[in-house]
Amino acid sequence: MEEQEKWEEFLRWASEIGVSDSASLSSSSSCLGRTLVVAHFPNQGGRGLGAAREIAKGELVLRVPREALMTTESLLLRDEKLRSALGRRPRLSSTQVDDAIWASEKAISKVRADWKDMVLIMQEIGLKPQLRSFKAWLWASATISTRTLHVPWDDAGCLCPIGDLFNYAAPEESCTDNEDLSEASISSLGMLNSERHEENFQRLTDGGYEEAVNAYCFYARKRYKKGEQVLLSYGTYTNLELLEHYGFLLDSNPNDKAYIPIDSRVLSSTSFSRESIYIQHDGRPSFALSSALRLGCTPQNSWKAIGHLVYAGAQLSVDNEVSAMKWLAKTCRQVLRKMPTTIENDKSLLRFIGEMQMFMPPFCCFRGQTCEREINDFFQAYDMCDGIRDISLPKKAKRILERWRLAVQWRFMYKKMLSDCIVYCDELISGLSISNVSR
Ligand SMILES: C[S@@+](CC[C@H](N)C(=O)[O-])C[C@H]1O[C@@H](n2cnc3c(N)ncnc32)[C@H](O)[C@@H]1O
Repeated sequence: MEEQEKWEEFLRWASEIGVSDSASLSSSSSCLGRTLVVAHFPNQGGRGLGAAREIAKGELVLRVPREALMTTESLLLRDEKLRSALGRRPRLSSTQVDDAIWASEKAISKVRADWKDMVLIMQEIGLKPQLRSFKAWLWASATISTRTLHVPWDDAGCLCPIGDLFNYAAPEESCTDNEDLSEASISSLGMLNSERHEENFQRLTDGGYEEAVNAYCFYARKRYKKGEQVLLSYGTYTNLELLEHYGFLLDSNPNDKAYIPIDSRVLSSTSFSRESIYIQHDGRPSFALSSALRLGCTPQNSWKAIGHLVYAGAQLSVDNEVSAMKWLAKTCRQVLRKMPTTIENDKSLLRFIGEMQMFMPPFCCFRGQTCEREINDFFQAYDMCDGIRDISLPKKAKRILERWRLAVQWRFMYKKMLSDCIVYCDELISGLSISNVSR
């Protein structure tokens, strides 16, 4: 069957099962078209859902009934073989990232371990050998993990047809703009109830399962113009987490974090968790990092007496603030110095990879580039020493280059946060020094 036919059949099936982008139940052959349309957004996730008309903030844009969701429960109900094979082996764990190398190594070993755990089960349920391979497992597990939505009755979440076509936007820091729901939009969707609408803005995702209507409901977080992409927040993620779980990162991510080495004395000065001690996306230290540094820059015997001030976010003294900021800037400089490439190197490498993605020149053109060694290592690792010309699968080459671009972009953005932090600390130190002199 042709791609287009398959797609139309899928939309028909979704419509029949009750998936709808409109409050009025219709016998249409597609579940979309009244509020949302499938469209291509090259710079924001590729295939996604666009606004078919102007959409008001808070409007219900898609409803997917429970019967359409694919969960462990619904699968096991349908598949007796899978039920009995899984019944004997309950488990499969979740992950927590710490730093990029550790996170990627852990992700690789976890997916291998999961696959090994499942090989026997896959045999038992009679999957064909090609579907039991590690490659097939990688595809299946990535497809599931990039599309799973939370449901209250199953820790493993669910697959939500049509709902999984929304691309991601980070949750806004505050939703205080006053784009109100127009009366027209309220009456057009009928189902919207202001309580549910309010509830929805309290959480960090724009969709959720609603018991009252037995369906997964998605709401517009902001007003959309016709043709604009309707984006969904899957939750609060750093760029490293987005990369690990979804395979992309955002150029500007308000939830990004940079962790730097902190000595154990500073760490032990407060009861903040290690996860809360980081540099924010804009280069400012997190509340916990500032507090730990303020306390860490005082003698240990004073910690008890001044702890309450620090926990309240107060500055202790100009000298203390300057010491804390100097320590922070020094640490960021040390981390940056130890890295094999600079921000400038990464920037030019990114430009270069971008050019290669558009136009693939022969290998000799890479001579003399700032990151020639890295380029060379990359080409050797992927057996491309004679140039990309020799790769028989251009798709494979594109995929590899895209992964490389993402890795370089991630490390560039990490370094940028540290470098912005140095600027922030230096400005604060000079501001404090001036005010100290003029006093
Ligand atoms: C739930 S799917 C979204 C729909 C998907 N684009 C499709 O064609 O089916 C999640 C995947 O979409 C892509 N994606 C989502 N949001 C993105 C964004 N803002 N930028 C780049 N890629 C994005 C990533 O590949 C991610 O793993």
